[in-house]
Amino acid sequence: MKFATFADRAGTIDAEPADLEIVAHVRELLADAGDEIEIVARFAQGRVFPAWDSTTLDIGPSACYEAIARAAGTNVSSNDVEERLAEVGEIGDVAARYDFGGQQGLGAFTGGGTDDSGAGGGTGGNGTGGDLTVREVAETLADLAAAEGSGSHDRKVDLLFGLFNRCSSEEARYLARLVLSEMRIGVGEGTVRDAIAAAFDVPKERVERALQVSNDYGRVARIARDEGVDGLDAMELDVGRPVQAMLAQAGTVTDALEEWETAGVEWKYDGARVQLHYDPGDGETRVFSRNMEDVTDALPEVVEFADERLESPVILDGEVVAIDEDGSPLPFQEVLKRFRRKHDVAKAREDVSVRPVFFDCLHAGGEDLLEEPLTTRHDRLRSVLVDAVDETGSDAAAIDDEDIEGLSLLWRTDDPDEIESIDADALEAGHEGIMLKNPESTYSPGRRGKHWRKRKPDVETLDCVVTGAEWGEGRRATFLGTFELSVRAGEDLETVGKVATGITDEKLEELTDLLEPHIEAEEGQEVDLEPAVVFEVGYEEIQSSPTYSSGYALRFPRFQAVRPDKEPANADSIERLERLQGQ
Ligand SMILES: Nc1ncnc2c1ncn2[C@@H]1O[C@H](COP(=O)(O)OP(=O)(O)OP(=O)(O)O)[C@@H](O)[C@H]1O
Repeated sequence: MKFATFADRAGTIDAEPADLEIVAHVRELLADAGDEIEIVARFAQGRVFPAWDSTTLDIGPSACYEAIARAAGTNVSSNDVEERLAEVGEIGDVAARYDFGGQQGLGAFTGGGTDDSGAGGGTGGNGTGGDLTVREVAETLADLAAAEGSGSHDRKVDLLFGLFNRCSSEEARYLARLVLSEMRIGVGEGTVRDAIAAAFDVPKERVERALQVSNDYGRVARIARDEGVDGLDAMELDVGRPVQAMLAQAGTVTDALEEWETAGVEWKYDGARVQLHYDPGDGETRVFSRNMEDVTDALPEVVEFADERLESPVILDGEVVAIDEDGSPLPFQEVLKRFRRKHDVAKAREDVSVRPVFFDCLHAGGEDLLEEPLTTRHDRLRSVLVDAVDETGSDAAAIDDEDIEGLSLLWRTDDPDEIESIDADALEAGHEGIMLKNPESTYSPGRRGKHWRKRKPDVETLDCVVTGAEWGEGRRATFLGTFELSVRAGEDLETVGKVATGITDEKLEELTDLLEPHIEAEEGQEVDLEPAVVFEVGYEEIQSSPTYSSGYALRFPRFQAVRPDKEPANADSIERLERLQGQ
Protein backbone atom coordinates (compact mmCIF):
# COMPACT_ATOMS: atom_id res chain seq x y z
CA MET A 1 0.00 0.00 0.00
CA LYS A 2 1.24 3.46 -0.83
CA PHE A 3 1.94 5.62 2.18
CA ALA A 4 -0.12 8.33 0.46
CA THR A 5 -3.16 6.02 0.51
CA PHE A 6 -2.60 5.31 4.19
CA ALA A 7 -2.28 9.04 4.91
CA ASP A 8 -5.43 9.79 2.96
CA ARG A 9 -7.41 7.15 4.91
CA ALA A 10 -5.90 8.32 8.18
CA GLY A 11 -7.15 11.82 7.32
CA THR A 12 -10.68 10.52 6.79
CA ILE A 13 -10.60 8.65 10.10
CA ASP A 14 -9.15 11.69 11.86
CA ALA A 15 -12.08 13.80 10.68
CA GLU A 16 -14.68 11.20 11.74
CA PRO A 17 -16.27 11.76 15.15
CA ALA A 18 -18.45 8.61 15.35
CA ASP A 19 -16.82 5.47 16.81
CA LEU A 20 -18.82 3.08 14.64
CA GLU A 21 -17.86 4.94 11.50
CA ILE A 22 -14.22 4.86 12.56
CA VAL A 23 -14.43 1.07 12.90
CA ALA A 24 -15.94 0.92 9.40
CA HIS A 25 -13.08 3.00 7.96
CA VAL A 26 -10.43 0.88 9.69
CA ARG A 27 -12.20 -2.24 8.42
CA GLU A 28 -11.88 -0.96 4.85
CA LEU A 29 -8.31 0.07 5.42
CA LEU A 30 -7.40 -3.44 6.59
CA ALA A 31 -9.34 -5.09 3.80
CA ASP A 32 -7.40 -3.02 1.24
CA ALA A 33 -3.99 -3.32 2.91
CA GLY A 34 -2.76 -6.32 0.88
CA ASP A 35 0.68 -7.63 1.79
CA GLU A 36 1.26 -4.76 4.14
CA ILE A 37 -1.67 -5.51 6.45
CA GLU A 38 0.56 -6.04 9.49
CA ILE A 39 2.20 -2.66 9.10
CA VAL A 40 -1.06 -0.88 8.34
CA ALA A 41 -2.75 -2.35 11.44
CA ARG A 42 0.09 -0.99 13.56
CA PHE A 43 0.42 2.39 11.88
CA ALA A 44 -3.31 3.02 12.31
CA GLN A 45 -2.78 2.75 16.06
CA GLY A 46 0.29 4.92 15.87
CA ARG A 47 2.62 1.98 16.49
CA VAL A 48 5.75 1.27 14.49
CA PHE A 49 6.48 -2.04 16.25
CA PRO A 50 4.21 -4.77 17.65
CA ALA A 51 2.84 -4.12 21.15
CA TRP A 52 5.02 -6.88 22.65
CA ASP A 53 8.17 -5.37 21.21
CA SER A 54 9.76 -2.74 23.41
CA THR A 55 11.97 -1.40 20.60
CA THR A 56 11.69 2.36 20.36
CA LEU A 57 12.77 4.74 17.62
CA ASP A 58 14.83 6.48 20.24
CA ILE A 59 14.59 9.80 18.47
CA GLY A 60 13.75 12.99 20.29
CA PRO A 61 11.46 15.74 19.01
CA SER A 62 14.41 18.00 18.18
CA ALA A 63 15.92 15.41 15.80
CA CYS A 64 12.54 15.15 14.12
CA TYR A 65 12.34 18.97 13.76
CA GLU A 66 15.83 18.91 12.26
CA ALA A 67 14.79 16.32 9.67
CA ILE A 68 11.65 18.29 8.81
CA ALA A 69 13.66 21.51 8.49
CA ARG A 70 16.22 19.91 6.19
CA ALA A 71 13.54 18.42 3.96
CA ALA A 72 11.72 21.75 3.86
CA GLY A 73 14.68 23.54 2.26
CA THR A 74 17.79 25.52 3.04
CA ASN A 75 15.96 28.54 4.34
CA VAL A 76 14.15 26.55 7.10
CA SER A 77 15.83 25.79 10.44
CA SER A 78 14.78 23.53 13.33
CA ASN A 79 14.08 26.71 15.26
CA ASP A 80 11.56 27.74 12.63
CA VAL A 81 9.89 24.34 12.99
CA GLU A 82 9.77 24.73 16.75
CA GLU A 83 8.36 28.23 16.48
CA ARG A 84 5.64 27.05 14.14
CA LEU A 85 4.88 24.24 16.53
CA ALA A 86 4.46 26.74 19.36
CA GLU A 87 1.94 28.61 17.19
CA VAL A 88 0.09 25.63 15.74
CA GLY A 89 0.35 23.24 18.69
CA GLU A 90 0.58 19.95 16.76
CA ILE A 91 3.54 18.50 14.84
CA GLY A 92 1.38 16.98 12.08
CA ASP A 93 -0.03 20.40 11.23
CA VAL A 94 3.43 21.90 11.22
CA ALA A 95 4.86 19.22 8.89
CA ALA A 96 1.85 19.50 6.57
CA ARG A 97 2.48 23.22 6.03
CA TYR A 98 5.92 22.79 4.51
CA ASP A 99 6.60 22.08 0.90
CA PHE A 100 8.90 19.06 0.92
CA GLY A 101 11.11 17.72 -1.80
CA GLY A 102 13.07 20.99 -2.04
CA GLN A 103 16.31 19.04 -1.65
CA GLN A 104 15.56 16.99 -4.71
CA GLY A 105 14.81 20.17 -6.63
CA LEU A 106 18.16 21.50 -5.60
CA GLY A 107 19.82 18.24 -6.60
CA ALA A 108 18.16 18.36 -10.01
CA PHE A 109 19.47 21.87 -10.53
CA THR A 110 23.04 20.78 -9.84
CA GLY A 111 22.65 17.81 -12.09
CA GLY A 112 22.28 15.22 -9.31
CA GLY A 113 18.61 14.54 -8.86
CA THR A 114 18.85 11.66 -6.44
CA ASP A 115 21.18 10.66 -3.69
CA ASP A 116 22.39 7.15 -3.18
CA SER A 117 20.41 6.59 0.01
CA GLY A 118 17.36 6.83 -2.20
CA ALA A 119 16.12 9.41 0.20
CA GLY A 120 15.80 12.46 -1.93
CA GLY A 121 15.03 10.98 -5.28
CA GLY A 122 12.17 9.43 -7.14
CA THR A 123 9.09 11.14 -8.28
CA GLY A 124 8.13 12.59 -4.96
CA GLY A 125 9.77 16.03 -5.02
CA ASN A 126 8.23 19.40 -4.42
CA GLY A 127 5.58 18.28 -2.02
CA THR A 128 3.80 15.96 -4.40
CA GLY A 129 4.80 12.67 -2.69
CA GLY A 130 3.16 9.54 -3.94
CA ASP A 131 5.77 6.85 -4.48
CA LEU A 132 6.54 5.97 -0.88
CA THR A 133 5.04 2.70 0.39
CA VAL A 134 4.09 1.87 3.97
CA ARG A 135 6.66 -0.93 3.82
CA GLU A 136 9.44 1.51 2.95
CA VAL A 137 8.38 3.72 5.82
CA ALA A 138 8.32 0.74 8.23
CA GLU A 139 11.71 -0.53 7.05
CA THR A 140 13.34 2.88 7.22
CA LEU A 141 11.97 3.42 10.73
CA ALA A 142 13.30 -0.01 11.75
CA ASP A 143 16.76 1.02 10.45
CA LEU A 144 16.42 4.26 12.32
CA ALA A 145 15.58 2.41 15.57
CA ALA A 146 18.58 0.14 15.08
CA ALA A 147 21.06 3.01 14.72
CA GLU A 148 23.10 3.31 17.87
CA GLY A 149 26.47 4.44 19.09
CA SER A 150 28.50 7.37 17.82
CA GLY A 151 27.05 9.01 14.76
CA SER A 152 23.63 7.50 15.41
CA HIS A 153 21.97 10.89 15.83
CA ASP A 154 23.07 11.99 12.36
CA ARG A 155 22.11 8.66 10.85
CA LYS A 156 18.63 8.86 12.38
CA VAL A 157 18.15 12.42 11.15
CA ASP A 158 19.39 11.44 7.67
CA LEU A 159 16.97 8.54 7.42
CA LEU A 160 14.05 10.63 8.59
CA PHE A 161 15.01 13.48 6.29
CA GLY A 162 14.99 10.97 3.43
CA LEU A 163 11.42 10.02 4.26
CA PHE A 164 10.10 13.57 4.70
CA ASN A 165 11.80 14.57 1.50
CA ARG A 166 9.54 12.18 -0.39
CA CYS A 167 6.32 13.20 1.36
CA SER A 168 3.35 15.23 0.25
CA SER A 169 1.83 17.43 2.95
CA GLU A 170 -0.64 14.78 4.06
CA GLU A 171 2.01 12.07 4.14
CA ALA A 172 4.26 14.38 6.16
CA ARG A 173 1.44 15.06 8.61
CA TYR A 174 1.03 11.38 9.49
CA LEU A 175 4.72 10.53 9.27
CA ALA A 176 5.53 13.24 11.82
CA ARG A 177 2.78 12.04 14.12
CA LEU A 178 3.87 8.42 13.79
CA VAL A 179 7.49 9.20 14.54
CA LEU A 180 6.67 11.24 17.62
CA SER A 181 4.02 8.76 18.90
CA GLU A 182 1.29 11.33 18.40
CA MET A 183 -0.88 9.60 15.82
CA ARG A 184 -4.12 10.24 17.76
CA ILE A 185 -6.65 9.61 15.00
CA GLY A 186 -9.04 7.90 17.41
CA VAL A 187 -8.02 4.31 16.64
CA GLY A 188 -7.61 2.46 19.93
CA GLU A 189 -7.03 -1.21 20.56
CA GLY A 190 -10.77 -1.95 20.70
CA THR A 191 -11.26 -0.24 17.32
CA VAL A 192 -8.69 -2.45 15.62
CA ARG A 193 -10.13 -5.56 17.27
CA ASP A 194 -13.64 -4.72 16.06
CA ALA A 195 -12.37 -3.78 12.61
CA ILE A 196 -10.47 -7.09 12.23
CA ALA A 197 -13.60 -9.02 13.26
CA ALA A 198 -15.77 -7.09 10.80
CA ALA A 199 -13.29 -7.12 7.91
CA PHE A 200 -12.65 -10.87 7.96
CA ASP A 201 -15.92 -12.09 9.45
CA VAL A 202 -14.52 -13.67 12.59
CA PRO A 203 -16.03 -13.42 16.12
CA LYS A 204 -14.73 -10.56 18.25
CA GLU A 205 -13.98 -12.79 21.24
CA ARG A 206 -11.71 -14.99 19.16
CA VAL A 207 -9.85 -11.93 17.88
CA GLU A 208 -9.62 -10.74 21.48
CA ARG A 209 -8.12 -14.04 22.66
CA ALA A 210 -5.61 -14.05 19.81
CA LEU A 211 -4.61 -10.49 20.73
CA GLN A 212 -4.19 -11.47 24.36
CA VAL A 213 -1.80 -14.30 23.58
CA SER A 214 0.17 -12.53 20.84
CA ASN A 215 0.06 -8.83 21.66
CA ASP A 216 0.48 -8.26 17.97
CA TYR A 217 -2.38 -6.51 16.17
CA GLY A 218 -0.66 -6.84 12.80
CA ARG A 219 -0.17 -10.58 13.02
CA VAL A 220 -3.71 -11.14 14.28
CA ALA A 221 -5.11 -9.11 11.37
CA ARG A 222 -3.12 -11.15 8.86
CA ILE A 223 -4.03 -14.49 10.39
CA ALA A 224 -7.72 -13.53 10.66
CA ARG A 225 -7.67 -12.68 6.95
CA ASP A 226 -5.59 -15.61 5.70
CA GLU A 227 -6.56 -18.44 8.07
CA GLY A 228 -9.84 -17.36 9.68
CA VAL A 229 -11.03 -18.52 13.11
CA ASP A 230 -9.01 -21.73 13.05
CA GLY A 231 -5.84 -19.76 12.56
CA LEU A 232 -6.74 -17.39 15.38
CA ASP A 233 -7.57 -20.27 17.74
CA ALA A 234 -4.26 -21.92 16.98
CA MET A 235 -2.31 -18.87 18.15
CA GLU A 236 -0.46 -19.51 21.38
CA LEU A 237 1.72 -17.76 23.91
CA ASP A 238 5.31 -17.51 22.86
CA VAL A 239 7.91 -17.93 25.57
CA GLY A 240 10.05 -14.82 25.17
CA ARG A 241 7.22 -12.48 24.13
CA PRO A 242 5.60 -10.61 27.00
CA VAL A 243 1.90 -10.85 27.81
CA GLN A 244 -0.03 -7.91 29.22
CA ALA A 245 -0.33 -8.15 33.00
CA MET A 246 -3.67 -8.84 34.66
CA LEU A 247 -4.52 -5.96 36.99
CA ALA A 248 -6.60 -5.45 40.11
CA GLN A 249 -9.45 -3.24 41.26
CA ALA A 250 -9.78 -1.85 44.76
CA GLY A 251 -12.27 -3.82 46.84
CA THR A 252 -13.33 -4.94 50.29
CA VAL A 253 -13.14 -8.34 51.95
CA THR A 254 -16.89 -8.21 52.51
CA ASP A 255 -17.66 -7.74 48.81
CA ALA A 256 -15.16 -10.41 47.77
CA LEU A 257 -16.67 -13.01 50.10
CA GLU A 258 -20.20 -12.09 49.11
CA GLU A 259 -19.40 -12.60 45.43
CA TRP A 260 -17.13 -15.62 45.51
CA GLU A 261 -17.99 -17.29 48.87
CA THR A 262 -14.40 -18.50 49.08
CA ALA A 263 -11.63 -16.01 48.36
CA GLY A 264 -8.06 -16.63 47.33
CA VAL A 265 -5.89 -14.48 49.58
CA GLU A 266 -2.26 -13.55 48.93
CA TRP A 267 0.16 -11.08 50.39
CA LYS A 268 0.48 -7.92 48.37
CA TYR A 269 4.19 -7.40 47.88
CA ASP A 270 5.40 -3.84 47.65
CA GLY A 271 7.70 -4.14 44.70
CA ALA A 272 7.56 -4.00 40.92
CA ARG A 273 5.70 -6.39 38.65
CA VAL A 274 7.83 -8.80 36.63
CA GLN A 275 7.03 -11.44 34.05
CA LEU A 276 9.66 -14.12 33.71
CA HIS A 277 10.09 -15.99 30.43
CA TYR A 278 12.43 -18.94 30.69
CA ASP A 279 13.36 -21.28 27.88
CA PRO A 280 16.28 -23.63 28.45
CA GLY A 281 16.07 -24.69 24.79
CA ASP A 282 17.39 -21.41 23.48
CA GLY A 283 19.13 -20.61 26.76
CA GLU A 284 17.13 -17.43 27.05
CA THR A 285 15.76 -15.87 30.20
CA ARG A 286 13.90 -12.63 29.72
CA VAL A 287 12.29 -10.45 32.35
CA PHE A 288 9.61 -7.93 31.44
CA SER A 289 8.03 -5.08 33.35
CA ARG A 290 4.31 -4.48 33.77
CA ASN A 291 4.49 -2.39 30.57
CA MET A 292 6.22 -5.21 28.71
CA GLU A 293 9.56 -3.46 28.70
CA ASP A 294 12.58 -5.76 28.72
CA VAL A 295 14.25 -5.26 32.13
CA THR A 296 16.37 -8.44 32.09
CA ASP A 297 19.74 -6.73 32.32
CA ALA A 298 18.72 -4.69 35.35
CA LEU A 299 17.69 -7.74 37.40
CA PRO A 300 20.41 -10.41 37.34
CA GLU A 301 18.99 -11.98 40.52
CA VAL A 302 15.85 -12.97 38.62
CA VAL A 303 17.90 -14.49 35.80
CA GLU A 304 20.00 -16.40 38.35
CA PHE A 305 16.84 -17.60 40.08
CA ALA A 306 15.58 -18.98 36.77
CA ASP A 307 18.88 -20.57 35.82
CA GLU A 308 19.21 -22.29 39.18
CA ARG A 309 15.65 -23.40 39.70
CA LEU A 310 13.81 -23.87 36.45
CA GLU A 311 14.08 -26.71 34.02
CA SER A 312 11.50 -26.38 31.28
CA PRO A 313 9.97 -23.44 29.40
CA VAL A 314 7.67 -21.35 31.59
CA ILE A 315 6.09 -17.92 31.84
CA LEU A 316 5.70 -16.78 35.44
CA ASP A 317 4.04 -13.65 36.78
CA GLY A 318 5.21 -12.04 39.99
CA GLU A 319 6.76 -9.18 41.83
CA VAL A 320 10.36 -8.27 42.45
CA VAL A 321 10.97 -6.98 45.96
CA ALA A 322 13.96 -5.10 47.36
CA ILE A 323 15.39 -6.78 50.46
CA ASP A 324 17.83 -5.91 53.20
CA GLU A 325 20.69 -8.12 54.40
CA ASP A 326 18.29 -10.26 56.48
CA GLY A 327 15.98 -10.77 53.53
CA SER A 328 13.30 -8.44 54.96
CA PRO A 329 11.45 -6.34 52.41
CA LEU A 330 12.46 -2.74 51.83
CA PRO A 331 10.11 0.01 50.63
CA PHE A 332 9.08 0.26 46.99
CA GLN A 333 11.41 3.26 46.40
CA GLU A 334 14.36 0.90 46.83
CA VAL A 335 13.20 -1.37 43.98
CA LEU A 336 13.01 1.66 41.75
CA LYS A 337 16.73 2.20 42.21
CA ARG A 338 17.25 -1.13 40.47
CA PHE A 339 14.34 -1.63 38.14
CA ARG A 340 15.22 0.14 34.90
CA ARG A 341 18.89 0.63 35.55
CA LYS A 342 21.04 0.26 32.46
CA HIS A 343 24.49 1.08 33.84
CA ASP A 344 26.44 0.02 36.92
CA VAL A 345 24.01 -2.79 37.69
CA ALA A 346 26.61 -4.73 39.70
CA LYS A 347 27.30 -1.70 41.89
CA ALA A 348 23.58 -1.00 42.36
CA ARG A 349 23.13 -4.65 43.32
CA GLU A 350 25.67 -4.25 46.11
CA ASP A 351 23.59 -1.41 47.56
CA VAL A 352 20.13 -2.96 47.14
CA SER A 353 19.42 -6.56 46.26
CA VAL A 354 16.12 -7.88 45.01
CA ARG A 355 14.29 -11.17 45.04
CA PRO A 356 11.42 -12.40 42.91
CA VAL A 357 8.16 -13.79 44.31
CA PHE A 358 5.83 -15.45 41.82
CA PHE A 359 2.08 -15.63 42.16
CA ASP A 360 0.96 -16.90 38.76
CA CYS A 361 1.94 -19.26 36.00
CA LEU A 362 0.80 -18.53 32.44
CA HIS A 363 2.62 -21.29 30.61
CA ALA A 364 4.27 -24.52 31.71
CA GLY A 365 4.91 -27.97 30.30
CA GLY A 366 4.23 -26.74 26.78
CA GLU A 367 0.70 -25.66 27.74
CA ASP A 368 -0.90 -22.22 27.89
CA LEU A 369 -2.71 -21.80 31.19
CA LEU A 370 -4.58 -18.50 30.71
CA GLU A 371 -7.93 -20.29 30.53
CA GLU A 372 -7.32 -22.35 33.67
CA PRO A 373 -8.71 -21.25 37.04
CA LEU A 374 -6.38 -19.48 39.46
CA THR A 375 -6.15 -22.51 41.76
CA THR A 376 -4.93 -24.74 38.92
CA ARG A 377 -2.44 -22.12 37.76
CA HIS A 378 -1.15 -21.77 41.31
CA ASP A 379 -0.78 -25.56 41.61
CA ARG A 380 1.23 -25.54 38.39
CA LEU A 381 3.34 -22.70 39.74
CA ARG A 382 3.99 -24.72 42.87
CA SER A 383 5.05 -27.76 40.92
CA VAL A 384 7.35 -25.71 38.68
CA LEU A 385 9.06 -24.20 41.73
CA VAL A 386 9.02 -27.28 43.97
CA ASP A 387 11.17 -29.25 41.54
CA ALA A 388 14.17 -27.19 42.52
CA VAL A 389 13.61 -27.90 46.23
CA ASP A 390 12.90 -31.53 45.63
CA GLU A 391 16.28 -32.62 44.38
CA THR A 392 16.44 -35.43 46.92
CA GLY A 393 13.44 -37.07 45.30
CA SER A 394 11.37 -36.70 48.48
CA ASP A 395 7.61 -36.41 48.29
CA ALA A 396 7.01 -33.04 46.58
CA ALA A 397 3.49 -32.81 47.98
CA ALA A 398 4.82 -33.00 51.52
CA ILE A 399 7.04 -29.95 51.12
CA ASP A 400 5.64 -26.98 52.93
CA ASP A 401 4.71 -24.12 50.56
CA GLU A 402 6.61 -21.76 52.82
CA ASP A 403 9.81 -23.66 52.07
CA ILE A 404 9.49 -23.23 48.33
CA GLU A 405 11.60 -20.26 47.37
CA GLY A 406 9.97 -17.73 45.10
CA LEU A 407 6.42 -19.04 45.69
CA SER A 408 3.79 -16.58 46.89
CA LEU A 409 1.44 -18.34 49.28
CA LEU A 410 -2.22 -18.64 48.32
CA TRP A 411 -4.81 -19.19 51.05
CA ARG A 412 -8.37 -20.18 50.23
CA THR A 413 -10.88 -19.17 52.87
CA ASP A 414 -14.41 -17.96 53.54
CA ASP A 415 -13.53 -16.75 57.04
CA PRO A 416 -13.13 -12.98 57.46
CA ASP A 417 -11.16 -13.46 60.67
CA GLU A 418 -8.63 -15.64 58.90
CA ILE A 419 -8.31 -12.98 56.18
CA GLU A 420 -7.80 -10.37 58.87
CA SER A 421 -4.99 -12.37 60.38
CA ILE A 422 -3.34 -12.96 56.96
CA ASP A 423 -3.53 -9.18 56.44
CA ALA A 424 -1.93 -8.60 59.86
CA ASP A 425 0.86 -11.11 59.09
CA ALA A 426 1.51 -9.48 55.71
CA LEU A 427 1.88 -6.06 57.31
CA GLU A 428 3.98 -7.47 60.11
CA ALA A 429 6.32 -9.08 57.55
CA GLY A 430 6.72 -5.63 55.97
CA HIS A 431 4.44 -6.08 52.94
CA GLU A 432 1.68 -3.84 51.66
CA GLY A 433 -1.37 -5.83 52.76
CA ILE A 434 -3.35 -8.42 50.84
CA MET A 435 -4.74 -9.22 47.42
CA LEU A 436 -8.09 -10.98 47.13
CA LYS A 437 -8.57 -13.16 44.07
CA ASN A 438 -11.45 -15.17 42.73
CA PRO A 439 -10.11 -18.75 42.92
CA GLU A 440 -12.12 -19.73 39.84
CA SER A 441 -11.02 -16.88 37.63
CA THR A 442 -9.03 -17.22 34.42
CA TYR A 443 -6.07 -14.95 33.65
CA SER A 444 -7.23 -11.92 31.67
CA PRO A 445 -4.20 -10.09 30.26
CA GLY A 446 -4.40 -6.31 30.42
CA ARG A 447 -7.69 -6.30 32.33
CA ARG A 448 -8.37 -4.39 35.52
CA GLY A 449 -11.23 -6.76 36.27
CA LYS A 450 -13.17 -7.61 39.40
CA HIS A 451 -11.52 -11.00 39.88
CA TRP A 452 -8.45 -9.48 41.45
CA ARG A 453 -9.01 -6.99 44.23
CA LYS A 454 -6.52 -5.07 46.24
CA ARG A 455 -7.89 -4.31 49.66
CA LYS A 456 -9.40 -0.89 49.38
CA PRO A 457 -7.51 1.93 51.04
CA ASP A 458 -9.37 3.31 54.03
CA VAL A 459 -11.41 6.29 53.00
CA GLU A 460 -12.63 7.34 56.41
CA THR A 461 -10.59 7.40 59.58
CA LEU A 462 -11.65 7.60 63.22
CA ASP A 463 -9.94 9.31 66.10
CA CYS A 464 -10.02 6.81 68.98
CA VAL A 465 -8.73 6.98 72.54
CA VAL A 466 -6.18 4.30 73.45
CA THR A 467 -7.50 2.67 76.65
CA GLY A 468 -5.41 -0.48 76.82
CA ALA A 469 -2.57 -2.43 75.22
CA GLU A 470 -0.65 -5.68 75.39
CA TRP A 471 3.06 -6.28 75.80
CA GLY A 472 4.44 -8.02 72.73
CA GLU A 473 6.27 -11.31 72.52
CA GLY A 474 9.77 -12.39 71.47
CA ARG A 475 11.53 -9.62 69.62
CA ARG A 476 8.73 -7.27 70.58
CA ALA A 477 8.59 -8.16 74.29
CA THR A 478 9.66 -4.68 75.35
CA PHE A 479 7.08 -2.94 73.17
CA LEU A 480 3.42 -2.29 73.74
CA GLY A 481 1.27 -3.48 70.86
CA THR A 482 -2.32 -4.53 70.11
CA PHE A 483 -3.87 -1.28 71.27
CA GLU A 484 -7.43 -1.16 72.60
CA LEU A 485 -9.45 1.62 71.01
CA SER A 486 -12.40 3.46 72.49
CA VAL A 487 -14.83 6.17 71.44
CA ARG A 488 -16.75 8.72 73.47
CA ALA A 489 -20.18 7.81 74.78
CA GLY A 490 -21.43 10.87 76.66
CA GLU A 491 -18.95 11.33 79.53
CA ASP A 492 -17.67 7.74 79.21
CA LEU A 493 -15.49 5.82 76.83
CA GLU A 494 -16.61 2.56 75.24
CA THR A 495 -14.38 0.07 73.43
CA VAL A 496 -14.71 -0.42 69.68
CA GLY A 497 -11.79 -2.65 68.65
CA LYS A 498 -8.10 -3.40 68.81
CA VAL A 499 -5.46 -2.28 66.36
CA ALA A 500 -2.27 -4.25 65.84
CA THR A 501 -1.61 -3.73 62.18
CA GLY A 502 0.08 -1.07 60.16
CA ILE A 503 2.81 -0.40 62.75
CA THR A 504 6.55 -0.83 62.20
CA ASP A 505 8.95 -1.81 65.02
CA GLU A 506 10.36 1.71 65.00
CA LYS A 507 6.89 3.16 65.46
CA LEU A 508 6.06 0.64 68.21
CA GLU A 509 9.08 1.82 70.16
CA GLU A 510 7.89 5.42 69.83
CA LEU A 511 4.32 4.49 70.85
CA THR A 512 5.62 2.53 73.88
CA ASP A 513 7.54 5.60 75.07
CA LEU A 514 4.43 7.68 74.60
CA LEU A 515 2.01 5.33 76.39
CA GLU A 516 4.10 3.77 79.16
CA PRO A 517 3.71 6.77 81.52
CA HIS A 518 -0.07 6.28 81.27
CA ILE A 519 -0.15 2.64 82.48
CA GLU A 520 -2.67 2.34 85.31
CA ALA A 521 -2.73 -1.42 85.88
CA GLU A 522 -1.05 -4.54 84.50
CA GLU A 523 -2.08 -8.16 84.48
CA GLY A 524 0.07 -10.62 82.58
CA GLN A 525 0.70 -9.07 79.17
CA GLU A 526 -2.36 -6.82 79.40
CA VAL A 527 -2.21 -3.22 80.56
CA ASP A 528 -4.92 -0.67 81.27
CA LEU A 529 -4.13 2.82 80.11
CA GLU A 530 -5.31 6.12 81.44
CA PRO A 531 -7.16 7.81 78.55
CA ALA A 532 -4.63 10.33 77.27
CA VAL A 533 -3.52 9.44 73.76
CA VAL A 534 -5.60 9.60 70.57
CA PHE A 535 -4.89 7.40 67.54
CA GLU A 536 -6.20 8.02 64.07
CA VAL A 537 -7.22 4.64 62.65
CA GLY A 538 -8.50 3.50 59.29
CA TYR A 539 -10.93 0.64 58.90
CA GLU A 540 -12.83 -1.25 56.25
CA GLU A 541 -16.23 -1.39 57.88
CA ILE A 542 -18.13 -0.71 61.09
CA GLN A 543 -20.14 -3.70 62.27
CA SER A 544 -22.68 -4.06 65.06
CA SER A 545 -21.03 -6.49 67.46
CA PRO A 546 -21.39 -7.66 71.06
CA THR A 547 -17.60 -8.11 71.35
CA TYR A 548 -16.94 -4.52 72.42
CA SER A 549 -18.78 -2.38 74.97
CA SER A 550 -19.80 0.24 72.38
CA GLY A 551 -21.87 -2.42 70.58
CA TYR A 552 -19.77 -1.82 67.43
CA ALA A 553 -16.58 -3.32 66.06
CA LEU A 554 -14.15 -1.88 63.52
CA ARG A 555 -13.40 -4.39 60.79
CA PHE A 556 -9.74 -4.41 59.68
CA PRO A 557 -8.62 -1.46 61.81
CA ARG A 558 -5.25 -0.02 60.85
CA PHE A 559 -3.07 2.44 62.70
CA GLN A 560 -2.57 5.66 60.74
CA ALA A 561 -1.05 8.20 63.15
CA VAL A 562 -0.96 9.61 66.66
CA ARG A 563 -3.04 12.78 66.99
CA PRO A 564 -0.99 14.86 69.43
CA ASP A 565 -3.28 17.79 68.71
CA LYS A 566 -6.30 15.96 70.17
CA GLU A 567 -7.43 15.26 73.73
CA PRO A 568 -9.68 12.30 74.56
CA ALA A 569 -12.48 14.84 74.82
CA ASN A 570 -12.07 15.60 71.08
CA ALA A 571 -12.04 11.95 70.02
CA ASP A 572 -14.86 10.56 67.88
CA SER A 573 -18.13 9.64 69.49
CA ILE A 574 -20.44 6.67 69.29
CA GLU A 575 -22.92 8.89 67.40
CA ARG A 576 -20.38 9.40 64.61
CA LEU A 577 -19.88 5.63 64.47
CA GLU A 578 -23.64 5.19 64.09
CA ARG A 579 -23.78 7.76 61.33
CA LEU A 580 -20.83 6.21 59.46
CA GLN A 581 -22.31 2.74 59.75
CA GLY A 582 -25.54 4.00 58.20
CA GLN A 583 -23.74 5.41 55.13
N1 LIG B 1 0.10 -11.37 45.25
C1 LIG B 1 -0.03 -10.46 44.30
N2 LIG B 1 -0.88 -10.67 43.25
C2 LIG B 1 -1.03 -9.75 42.28
N3 LIG B 1 -0.40 -8.56 42.25
C3 LIG B 1 0.45 -8.29 43.28
C4 LIG B 1 0.67 -9.23 44.33
N4 LIG B 1 1.56 -8.67 45.18
C5 LIG B 1 1.88 -7.48 44.70
N5 LIG B 1 1.22 -7.22 43.55
C6 LIG B 1 1.32 -5.95 42.79
O1 LIG B 1 0.10 -5.27 42.94
C7 LIG B 1 -0.38 -4.82 41.69
C8 LIG B 1 -1.89 -4.99 41.67
O2 LIG B 1 -2.51 -3.77 41.72
P1 LIG B 1 -2.89 -3.02 40.38
O3 LIG B 1 -3.31 -3.99 39.36
O4 LIG B 1 -3.85 -1.96 40.72
O5 LIG B 1 -1.50 -2.44 39.92
P2 LIG B 1 -0.98 -0.97 40.18
O6 LIG B 1 -1.81 -0.03 39.37
O7 LIG B 1 0.49 -1.01 39.90
O8 LIG B 1 -1.29 -0.71 41.69
P3 LIG B 1 -0.39 -0.57 42.97
O9 LIG B 1 0.22 0.78 42.85
O10 LIG B 1 -1.40 -0.71 44.08
O11 LIG B 1 0.62 -1.69 42.97
C9 LIG B 1 0.24 -5.73 40.67
O12 LIG B 1 0.44 -5.06 39.44
C10 LIG B 1 1.54 -6.16 41.31
O13 LIG B 1 2.58 -5.29 40.88
